[in-house]
Amino acid sequence: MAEHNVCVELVRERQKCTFEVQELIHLIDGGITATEERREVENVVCTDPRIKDVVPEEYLSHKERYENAIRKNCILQEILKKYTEKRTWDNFRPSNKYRISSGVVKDISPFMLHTGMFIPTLVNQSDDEQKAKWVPKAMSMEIIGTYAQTELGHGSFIRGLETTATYDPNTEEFVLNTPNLTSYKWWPGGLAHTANHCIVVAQLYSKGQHYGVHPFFVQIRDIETHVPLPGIKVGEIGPKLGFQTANNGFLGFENFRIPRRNMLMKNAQVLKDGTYIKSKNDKLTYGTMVFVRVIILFDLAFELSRAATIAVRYSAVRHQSQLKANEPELQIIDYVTQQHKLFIGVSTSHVFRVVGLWLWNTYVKVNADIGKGNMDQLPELHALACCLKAVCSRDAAARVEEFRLACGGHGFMTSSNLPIINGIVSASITYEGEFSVLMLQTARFLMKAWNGVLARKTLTPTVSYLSKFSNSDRVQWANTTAGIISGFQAAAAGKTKEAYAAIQSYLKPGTDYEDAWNSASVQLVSASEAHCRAILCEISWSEMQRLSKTVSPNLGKVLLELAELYLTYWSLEKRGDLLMYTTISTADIAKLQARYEELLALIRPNAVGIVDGFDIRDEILNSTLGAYDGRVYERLMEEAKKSPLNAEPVNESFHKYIKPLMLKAKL
Ligand SMILES: CCCCC/C=C\C/C=C\C/C=C\C/C=C\C/C=C\CC/C=C/C(=O)SCCNC(=O)CCNC(=O)[C@H](O)C(C)(C)COP(=O)(O)OP(=O)(O)OC[C@H]1O[C@@H](n2cnc3c(N)ncnc32)[C@H](O)[C@@H]1OP(=O)(O)O
Ligand SMILES: Cc1cc2nc3c(=O)[nH]c(=O)nc-3n(C[C@H](O)[C@H](O)[C@H](O)COP(=O)(O)OP(=O)(O)OC[C@H]3O[C@@H](n4cnc5c(N)ncnc54)[C@H](O)[C@@H]3O)c2cc1C
Repeated sequence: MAEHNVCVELVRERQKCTFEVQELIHLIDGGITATEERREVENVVCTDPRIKDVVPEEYLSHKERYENAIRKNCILQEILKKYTEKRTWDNFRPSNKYRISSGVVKDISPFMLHTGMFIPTLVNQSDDEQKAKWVPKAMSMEIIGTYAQTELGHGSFIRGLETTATYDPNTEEFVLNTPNLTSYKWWPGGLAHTANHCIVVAQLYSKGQHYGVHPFFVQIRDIETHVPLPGIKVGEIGPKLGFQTANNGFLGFENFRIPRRNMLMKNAQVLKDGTYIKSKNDKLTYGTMVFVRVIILFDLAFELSRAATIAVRYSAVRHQSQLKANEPELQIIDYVTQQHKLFIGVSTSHVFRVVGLWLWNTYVKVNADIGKGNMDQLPELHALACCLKAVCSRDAAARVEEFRLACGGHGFMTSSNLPIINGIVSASITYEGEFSVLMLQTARFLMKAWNGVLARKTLTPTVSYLSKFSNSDRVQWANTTAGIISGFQAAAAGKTKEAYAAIQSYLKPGTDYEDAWNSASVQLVSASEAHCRAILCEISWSEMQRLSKTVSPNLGKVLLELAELYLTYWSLEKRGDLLMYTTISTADIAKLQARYEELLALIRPNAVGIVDGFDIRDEILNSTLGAYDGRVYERLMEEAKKSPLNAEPVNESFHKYIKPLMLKAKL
């Protein structure tokens, strides 16, 4: 980026920075080569003239917007394919594929589910023969797919799905049916007009027996004509809060037949005669959801880094109000309340990325063990993925909203891109497992762990801390990072214990456990959240400490400041919990508050440098407020001029409606 075009505020901010931004970029990417690879691909894609919109997406009709998204995403696929042929492309991480798609369309790609769920399901749930047949076609996009699980009537409760797959041994086929309105598939991305195949999750029946939900590989459209196959009813579900270009669809089946071998058979099988072979663990069918819950953390970290870059750069450029009479108006980033809105979001992006990598490594290890037939770690992985996906998506949405508010009126403009990012992140609280539903899954695990505590059993690693805090004494508080982490663990243990006790107290004679569980569920969610916060604090602190030792002292210091800010912010937010479960005093809280304000001041000079460290190109940022050069006002005006309403000085509605109204008023 040519420095001479950059506004004076950002030039000054960059001069103030105390660390090498390039070093931070390499750290985030995972090395110099990874940065180079990512930048090279981003450069090729973002400078392709076919990708640039003449009319901004938001002025297009719903239909045009989808068509434009498809056109541009096909160009992207073409470019990515050429790259894959040219080089092994090892360092272009899969999560970068999500990132690059933001440089192509502002909203979600209609191919997202193809990459994010269709291919992973084929890879993880097909047997070797099926994999060899389908995966190469899906990878090359000879076939395009999605993941069709949710129905009009059921999303959270998968066992309640109503689509049926009934095995017919005479023809060695499954017959798929949508028995009623509520059993229509509803929501899958790309299903409406993009995909010609999908994974359908349906209730399996064979020899008159019901075997629960299983995944099936189903072709829904003709490969040549793209016309829906006979027996398939497919369409789009309409506009939403966000995800406008995701092409979410509905799907119904009428006696639609597929070959027996189209059931994904890595885990469970149906033999030719209809004999059912059980999976080693029926929850393996839910494997793709676990995978996506894990990788969502990276996407959330990325979306937060986009919103942070926009809001921090804008806050450095924007001047408003005088702090002292007769002095120039302050850059809004110098108001401490503004720093309070901004820096926790910046820090949270780093926390999600490092905890995301830790979770990913755990996932890889557990998956490898599952491959060898060892399922022991699956419940713990499931409990971790559930609460981290739930809490991080909710936190990310809160932070993005705060970034939007931090940009005042201009943050409300679509051209700031904050509303679109807001829509994308808000959706993640619901999809791939709704917030409360996932929190209650983790709570199940916590209740079992508490049983283990009472029985003095050795607990699995992520809950082993519960044993340390099993007595009723309040835990000794220390105003250190180790003390804060211990305080969060004490709060999690205390809440787990109380939720457990609440279930017991509701379990009066004649009350079912499930009813007692429901009565105690607000406390159960609270215990899950506390457990998740303890994990986020512990893992992020240890990871950022480790990373800080691998970089220069100047950058290391900044990483530790960001990590400590996260811990301190949440200690203050959760001071009520800490007062209940530790010996923290009001004087300790005052010290925490003072340290928090100190951290804001320490981070302030590096704020622009830190968001520059996310290295997000303007085309991927898509924001009038956040571009590298800080020409905020020029961009806002340039974008406003693109409004089709500005193409003519007088809109015809004046003559048609306003003028007659005015004339009538005169009479
Ligand atoms: C650096 C690497 C990066 C890699 C990146 C790769 C590629 C990236 C490229 C691009 C990125 C693109 C995409 C990815 C990103 C984002 C995705 C974007 C859009 C997503 C679109 C959305 C899709 C969807 O929403 S799909 C539908 C999702 N639906 C759900 O999540 C439904 C939620 N409901 C459930 O999961 C279940 O019904 C339930 C709530 C868990 C209950 O299940 P049920 O069978 O009723 O179980 P219970 O009786 O309650 O419990 C029984 C028992 O089982 C245990 N259990 C439950 N689930 C699991 C599981 N999954 N695994 C293990 N165990 C499980 C449960 O705890 C209980 O155990 P217990 O009895 O011992 O207590
Ligand atoms: C943008 C977007 C994209 C999506 N993409 C896909 C896709 O590609 N493929 C796909 O298959 N699906 C997709 N979905 C569907 C998504 O997975 C479901 O919407 C989600 O799992 C929630 O299910 P639901 O809509 O049935 O909500 P519900 O389960 O009806 O939830 C409604 C309310 O009931 C509460 N509730 C439900 N069950 C319980 C319980 N047991 N205990 C306590 N409270 C409960 C919830 O907490 C919530 O407050 C998508 C959804 C969205 C929004």
